[in-house]
Amino acid sequence: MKVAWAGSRETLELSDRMAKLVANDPVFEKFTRPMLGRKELFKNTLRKAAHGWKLIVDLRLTEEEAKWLRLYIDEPAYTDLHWGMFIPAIEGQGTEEQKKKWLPLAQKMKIIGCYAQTELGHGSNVQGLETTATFDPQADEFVIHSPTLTSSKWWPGGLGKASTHALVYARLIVGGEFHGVHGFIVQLRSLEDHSPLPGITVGDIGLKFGNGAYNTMDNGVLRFDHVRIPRNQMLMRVSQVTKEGKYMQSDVPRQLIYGTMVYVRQTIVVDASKALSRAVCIATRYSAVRRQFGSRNGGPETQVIDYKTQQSRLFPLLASAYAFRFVGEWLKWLYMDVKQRLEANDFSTLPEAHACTAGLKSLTTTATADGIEECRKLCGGHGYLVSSGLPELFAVYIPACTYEGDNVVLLLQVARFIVKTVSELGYKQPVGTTAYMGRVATLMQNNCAVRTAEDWLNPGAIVEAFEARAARMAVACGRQLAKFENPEEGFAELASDLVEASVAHCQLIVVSKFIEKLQQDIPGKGVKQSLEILCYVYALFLLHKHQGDFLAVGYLTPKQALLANDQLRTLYSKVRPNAIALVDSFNYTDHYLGSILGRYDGNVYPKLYEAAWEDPLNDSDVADGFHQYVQPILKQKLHSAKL
Ligand SMILES: CCCCCCC/C=C/C(=O)SCCNC(=O)CCNC(=O)[C@H](O)C(C)(C)COP(=O)(O)OP(=O)(O)OC[C@H]1O[C@@H](n2cnc3c(N)ncnc32)[C@H](O)[C@@H]1OP(=O)(O)O
Ligand SMILES: Cc1cc2nc3c(=O)[nH]c(=O)nc-3n(C[C@H](O)[C@H](O)[C@H](O)COP(=O)(O)OP(=O)(O)OC[C@H]3O[C@@H](n4cnc5c(N)ncnc54)[C@H](O)[C@@H]3O)c2cc1C
Repeated sequence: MKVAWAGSRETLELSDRMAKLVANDPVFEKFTRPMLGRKELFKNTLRKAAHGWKLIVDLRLTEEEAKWLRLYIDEPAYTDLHWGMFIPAIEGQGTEEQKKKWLPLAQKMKIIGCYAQTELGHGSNVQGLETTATFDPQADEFVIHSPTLTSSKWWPGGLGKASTHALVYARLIVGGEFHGVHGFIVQLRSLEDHSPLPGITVGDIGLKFGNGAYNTMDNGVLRFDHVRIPRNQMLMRVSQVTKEGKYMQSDVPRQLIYGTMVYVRQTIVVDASKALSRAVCIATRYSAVRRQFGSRNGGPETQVIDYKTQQSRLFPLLASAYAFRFVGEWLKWLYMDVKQRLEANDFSTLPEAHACTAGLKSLTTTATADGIEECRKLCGGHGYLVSSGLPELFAVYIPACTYEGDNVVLLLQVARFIVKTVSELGYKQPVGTTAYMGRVATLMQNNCAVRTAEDWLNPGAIVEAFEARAARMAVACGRQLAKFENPEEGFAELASDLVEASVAHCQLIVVSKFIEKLQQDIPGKGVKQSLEILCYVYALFLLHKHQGDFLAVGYLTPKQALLANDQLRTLYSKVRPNAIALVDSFNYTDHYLGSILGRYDGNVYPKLYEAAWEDPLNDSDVADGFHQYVQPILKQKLHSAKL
């Protein structure tokens, strides 16, 4: 199962080597992180990033090894944005000449870059950005300017203190005409002493949610006062500005300016499975350690993992971690395919890639954020201790529901794609993830054939149920929209229903990709069977949770919904014997997991007890401040008898 989770034996071995390298290096200690003040915390992050880079250089790590190393260091840092957004943006939107100039500098870390798109006044609405880039043909330069307070760049990670350069998104103005938002490479700080260059005001935006957590990142604010950059620092793969001041659009679609977001959203789906699996690993191991009630004749109490309520909350999350792992793998393939096509000027699959990355980013991050919090509750009181690892994991993870596109805004993008597909059904055969809509007549007509709980153990029955629900919800939205004279008004009015239809479509993708994974050759005794059980758990859990949808569209009867739930209970009993092995398969070191409750050896209570005494409050028996603030109250002589 470790191989199935990692994707291949090579990846397992490589990631294992990197995990151990980090775990055994004292520089990467992270348990004191939530206790540190901001300055100390940030300095410590800089130290870790520098040490990580030294290892990459000294050990001549490959790009793949370096990625795993950064993952296991497990601390948000400016390097995430440098490697994860700045470099990919130049790769995707730069011309060959620009790539040749900037990529070696960035890859050798001679410059440090961030991705400065969002502003104080606008994040979701990229077309609403206010920063301007005005072409000055006399000087052959762009003038980058922040005309209003709300045009201040606000949020970019790595901007606050670390970056020397930024990829700035600004409205292009050529000859007095606006040409929409484009990307510009702007140097922010001196390469000599790191001080801000003339015309640049830059700093950190302040503390964020949680202790430690995302506060290791210097999310920044940036203002420009007529800052000049050479013309060739506008990324010009999509459109160009000539020396003479002529704006030219190549045959590459404009949407490619948003390409970096498509790339990052895809990586976020893969990361969702990592974050959820960490939380699930902690909650599952601890649920096997923890005992409450049920002692018979003085014997041990019941392990809480044996309670059906615990199983019905925990096992769907375990199954979701696997489901997200496999849909992430598929999405990576889809992205690579689109990338190759784009390089060959084939843009036909870009809309589907956008819809899939946007929708799956939204679906998986929402489920993961909720899932981490559920895991905290599954660990009872001890889950609330920082030493459980869950509070910091939650605090670091939840902004994933917002960054790279607010999750609702992204589902509305999926809705646009679905509505368009439905409206074109008469004359255009849908392909890819919407191919099922080509069978809409059958899906509207056929009803579920399940008669017994056993009948639900059938991939065909499950896929058809999810297809019918998604198709019927999409068609219902299409019919409602048709009643509006103005389509945009209709879209705004029906937005909540459209978002629900998008969720149904995205859940169908995840379920289908899990089923497709099981059609592949999966070596290892019992591995495929265990994955089949998890796949059914994932699908039937969703069916149970959203049974309102399945019933409302008239595909299921209440009896069939009850049979699905009966089957789910049976499946939980099948997961139980392998639950610990299924989380051990994630192959996480205790360092990466960062949790006393999730320790591999299960030695929870002694270690919790030990850790309590390491808290600075326990440095002395009498706390600092006691004599000043508490003792006077204890000693005071009160005059009123009532008090
Ligand atoms: C490894 C890194 C670690 C992660 C750390 C996280 C760091 C975080 C970084 C960030 O957050 S960076 C900032 C991210 N910002 C966003 O995600 C903003 C979200 N907003 C948007 O993406 C867009 O503005 C919008 C919501 C898609 C709307 O854009 P716009 O108003 O211009 O478009 P529409 O009119 O709705 O659509 C026009 C047309 O374009 C298609 N489209 C939109 N986006 C894309 C895309 N990315 N790729 C391809 N196509 C796209 C859209 O579907 C429409 O198509 P048609 O319907 O006209 O066919
Ligand atoms: C930790 C973190 C790191 C970040 N890193 C970066 C970075 O490196 N670079 C960068 O450029 N940006 C970064 N961002 C910014 C991020 O991309 C934006 O915050 C995000 O895109 C959401 O935009 P917003 O803040 O404008 O939200 P808003 O759009 O203001 O959202 C507020 C509310 O309005 C709703 N809403 C908005 N529009 C609509 C609509 N059309 N229909 C219905 N509801 C709507 C949303 O659903 C939400 O509930 C980061 C943000 C965070 C939190």
